[in-house]
Amino acid sequence: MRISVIGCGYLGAVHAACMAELGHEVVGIDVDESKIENLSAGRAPFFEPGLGDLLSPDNARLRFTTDIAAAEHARVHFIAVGTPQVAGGVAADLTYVNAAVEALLPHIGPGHLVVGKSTVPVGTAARLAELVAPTGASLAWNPEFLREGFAVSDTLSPDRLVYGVDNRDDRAAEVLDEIYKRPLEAGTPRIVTDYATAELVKVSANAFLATKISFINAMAEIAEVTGADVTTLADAIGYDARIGRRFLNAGVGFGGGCLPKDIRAFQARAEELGVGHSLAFLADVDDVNLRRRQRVVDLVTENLGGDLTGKAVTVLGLAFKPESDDVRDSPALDVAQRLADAGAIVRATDPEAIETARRIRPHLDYVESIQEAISGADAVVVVTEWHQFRELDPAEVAGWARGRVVVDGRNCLDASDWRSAGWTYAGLGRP
Ligand SMILES: NC(=O)C1=CN([C@@H]2O[C@H](COP(=O)(O)OP(=O)(O)OC[C@H]3O[C@@H](n4cnc5c(N)ncnc54)[C@H](O)[C@@H]3O)[C@@H](O)[C@H]2O)C=CC1
Ligand SMILES: O=C(O)[C@H]1O[C@H](OP(=O)(O)OP(=O)(O)OC[C@H]2O[C@@H](n3ccc(=O)[nH]c3=O)[C@H](O)[C@@H]2O)[C@H](O)[C@@H](O)[C@@H]1O
Repeated sequence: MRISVIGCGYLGAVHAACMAELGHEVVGIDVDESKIENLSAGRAPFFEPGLGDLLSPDNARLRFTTDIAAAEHARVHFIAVGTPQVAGGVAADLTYVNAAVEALLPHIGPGHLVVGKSTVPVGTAARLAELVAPTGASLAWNPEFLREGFAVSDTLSPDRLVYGVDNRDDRAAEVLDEIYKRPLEAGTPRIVTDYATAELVKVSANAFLATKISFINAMAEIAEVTGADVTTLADAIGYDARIGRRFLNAGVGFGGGCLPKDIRAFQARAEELGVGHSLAFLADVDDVNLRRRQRVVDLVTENLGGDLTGKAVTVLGLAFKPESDDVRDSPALDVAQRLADAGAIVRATDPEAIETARRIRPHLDYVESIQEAISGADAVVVVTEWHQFRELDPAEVAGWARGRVVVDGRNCLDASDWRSAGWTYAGLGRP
């Protein structure tokens, strides 16, 4: 199948590379010249395990360009551009999706299929289908559920495939089946439904995941005033198959380019539809999440005598999660900034995210080496659970730092090991 992928960011670059890996002839298109230059040279423009292995300038099935006219040679066109929050608001900004589809219109015709992958407010697909219809092409919505850090394997072996199609269009599902032949043959469940359901599956899945995390973080708040241990609580409730242990890791909370903005855009869309009350709880989900960031700062402050002014604090982690260089709405970077705002002398490190962090917070002090970051610190704060931080030897780290305070914002360290090595250990929702 000849495919174009419009938008080559965290989602689109991976999707393009994986579609070529599935045997299709793919052109990735983006307006960002430097991204296209990197991808064309076989270099991943961001850190994503396994992506580099799929990119090669010699791969005849995969090329990248800034020229939207290159889409003419394809028959299926995936829309994978960003849908961030509108400036100064919470709704999804559809400028990029609209611009991508408008730009595509002169290059498509009968027999072409436009496939939306971006996360959009319910109702967007039906509106875009009307825009596409005069060209003779049709439109489907095929939301994406990949996780950063596992994006390649999630794309090649997804948990499920969802196609939102126009019920008068028999062909769209067949075309998508051909594209996803390999995962379908491997047994991936596939749901064919209408546009609205497909759009809602995506945002409700992210809303559910965010709710699960904020639920356990709310339990952490209760644990903090009762002396209970939220990690034990999570293990215990997680054994109930109806609840499940995954996504019950209490800590500094969720961030990234999706969960936070998606729950806000979903609430904004529900308001527009006159059913804002149905999603009112998501405001609490957001609030619990943001409170946990300040809780980390408060724990550092309490353990350093109540005042951060002039205290040297090492922040371990900048990315919103391990195995990613993504710092969009990163709790880790937010904590670093809050500590600096409170007067601490902050030094931060991350195995992959220093460059991306520097772009949005250039004034913070970043160092590459963990030892250098910790050297002379009064307190160490872990806010992204990279294995490099989880595996630190507390006795060795004690030789680098000045103080003996460690705040575990991800509950990822062995508290007893750190305490045995002389540290004052503070986790979230743990005694
Ligand atoms: N990052 C992720 O893990 C996932 C993202 N999504 C959704 O996918 C969409 C894209 O997200 P990301 O890839 O993270 O964003 P991103 O910001 O990394 O990438 C978006 C890309 O679109 C490009 N672009 C913007 N306007 C364009 C146009 N008119 N023509 C061509 N390219 C254009 C930008 O230059 C950028 O490279 C969002 O709706 C997001 O919610 C869905 C599932 C997973
Ligand atoms: O729409 C999207 O873009 C994607 O958003 C999330 O994927 P992602 O943002 O890559 O990362 P997650 O693994 O979901 O983690 C999100 C945040 O929640 C935090 N988290 C996760 C799990 C947990 O138990 N506790 C917790 O605080 C992580 O540290 C991270 O900051 C979803 O998991 C994907 O299915 C979805 O496709």
